[in-house]
Amino acid sequence: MSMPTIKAVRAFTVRGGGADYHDQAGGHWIDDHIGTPMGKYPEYRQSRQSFGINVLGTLVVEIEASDGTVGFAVTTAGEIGAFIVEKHLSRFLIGRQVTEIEKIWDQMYFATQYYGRKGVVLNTISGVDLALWDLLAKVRKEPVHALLGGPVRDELQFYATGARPDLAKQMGFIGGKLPLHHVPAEGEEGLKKNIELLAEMRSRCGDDFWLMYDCWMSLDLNYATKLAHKAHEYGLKWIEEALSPDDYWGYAELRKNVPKGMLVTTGEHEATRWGFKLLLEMGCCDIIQPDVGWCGGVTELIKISALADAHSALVVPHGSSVYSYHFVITRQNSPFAEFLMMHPVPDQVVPMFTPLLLDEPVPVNGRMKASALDKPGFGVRLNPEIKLHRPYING
Ligand SMILES: C[C@H](O)[C@H](O)[C@@H](O)[C@@H](O)C(=O)O
Ligand SMILES: [Mg+2]
Repeated sequence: MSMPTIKAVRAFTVRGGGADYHDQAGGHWIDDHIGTPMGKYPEYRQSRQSFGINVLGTLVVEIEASDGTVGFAVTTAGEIGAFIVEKHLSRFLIGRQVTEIEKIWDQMYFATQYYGRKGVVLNTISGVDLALWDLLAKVRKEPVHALLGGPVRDELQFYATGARPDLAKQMGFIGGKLPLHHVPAEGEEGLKKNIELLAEMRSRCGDDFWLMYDCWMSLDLNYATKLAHKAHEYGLKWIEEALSPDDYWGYAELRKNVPKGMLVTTGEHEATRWGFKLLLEMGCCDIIQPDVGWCGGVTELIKISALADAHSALVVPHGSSVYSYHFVITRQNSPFAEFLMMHPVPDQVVPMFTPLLLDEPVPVNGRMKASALDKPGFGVRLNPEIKLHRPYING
């Protein structure tokens, strides 16, 4: 069967939610005094948007094949990503067969290695890679998970990330991950408030519900160690992304410091097999959390996941909607998934990349049947109501 070739590549940007889910209107729980590395500056504590967490915006990558099939994907990369796609990466796509995913990935990565390797360049490569998997699966009229070996279980189970784990428990999720609100610069008073919040949520959720803290790179080793030991009393299941992603040495120490039974997790701001090789071989964490829209896409996540499996580490991708669901359902070492509560008050389930995608599946009672992922490709469509902006044209 001769496969179609790639006829066109288009990159668009969108503001307001979507893949850049931090890009929300005011009053959203996800921008309410959450601890970050910028928290050492009081003026940047109340809102992460104040220091620019949402400056990039969403990148939409569309790839059209010679038979008219269009694959697309969305990620966090905005205009920078659109420039890289149109002015650099498109040359590795136009005219290629839709099956040449591995070779295209290799050329995109090594052609940008001199200015990329991580961050927005890898987000952009991930977006192109996800669009290629969407396109190939649509040409083959299969869901992406079928191209990855197929489901290993009948349904996904989710923990929820948001400000109200008590509501997440009522909605059937298996656990609740809280954002940490106070950083070392807020002293003992801040540490006390961090523990008080955990204690309050433990009393509301009871003893059997998973509670985790997401520290979003905001702590130092000593503070993270103290937080872990105080939080142990309230059954904290894991401490997430406590340190800078570059501090592999600190994570290796933290993993030795935390109380027995508490897990150390990280990885959402790490990229490529080489970055995760460092995390795994230096014993930095028990669970790696790559974001498939940021780590290099499905093509790279396959390699990262196999490496983790060889280290007996779990891979629980950072929430990235259908892009992680299609992967997690096919891997034994990915026993559950993350769902980010994107409603401003986390008291109801809405699609994670709302309002950008149509047909985006959501957990029901904290679970999602594999059959909810059976449409061709990643099974989602762009919302025609959302205006796309194309800042650059390739060729
Ligand atoms: C809730 C966290 O502060 C981040 O906003 C979230 O994107 C990420 O760290 C996560 O693990 O979901
Ligand atoms: Mg996180």
